[in-house]
Amino acid sequence: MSQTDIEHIKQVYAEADLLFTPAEIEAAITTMAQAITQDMRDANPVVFSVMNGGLVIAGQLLTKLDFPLEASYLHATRYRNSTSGHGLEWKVAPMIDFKDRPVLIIDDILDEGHTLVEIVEHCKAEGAASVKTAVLVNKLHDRKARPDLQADFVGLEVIDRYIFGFGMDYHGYWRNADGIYAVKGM
Ligand SMILES: O=P(O)(O)OC[C@H]1O[C@H](OP(=O)(O)OP(=O)(O)O)[C@H](O)[C@@H]1O
Ligand SMILES: Nc1nc2[nH]cnc2c(=O)[nH]1
Repeated sequence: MSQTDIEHIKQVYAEADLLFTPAEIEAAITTMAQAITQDMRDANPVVFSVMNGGLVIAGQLLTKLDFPLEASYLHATRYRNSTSGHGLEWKVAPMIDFKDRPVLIIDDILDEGHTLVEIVEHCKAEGAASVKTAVLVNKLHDRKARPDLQADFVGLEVIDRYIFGFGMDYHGYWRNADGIYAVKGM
């Protein structure tokens, strides 16, 4: 990336609208963790974080799940560091055996939901006893892959804009932003 592009990346951050503060996100993750614990504390689940976006939420959520589980990751991408989605590309399939075990998938965002639908179907086809999903944010619009599509555990509801921060990127940048921001004009 050239120096000019880095200036653009900095400008996007400077001009973005803060939608959720770090404190609001922390509170939402704590509430999610309580709901997941209530539901899965005796289930002995395998928990997969979806890379890359799930990195930050998973890191924080996992430390609040105080019961036995196995944690691993999978890597699937649909946006490939751009701001519009394409077909899902599997980069790393799940590596822990989860046959006949409950599975929990953790991701940053449920937008149109094609990503989560395909991951859930993959885990079911590979023999998971059940598959639940946890997302930090659900984006509100009527373009879901299925009209009734919902995650089992949702931290925050977000307006229909392109967002970044807390694992979510703007052209590969600002996953490290401590807060959830909407790009100006998007
Ligand atoms: O609900 P959808 O419309 O399918 O979009 C949601 C997915 O998009 C993002 O991943 P992305 O493909 O950008 O890859 P990344 O995790 O590397 O950012 C995000 O992390 C979700 O996995
Ligand atoms: N960073 C980011 N990734 C997404 N993937 C699907 N929707 C979004 C979004 O609004 N922001």
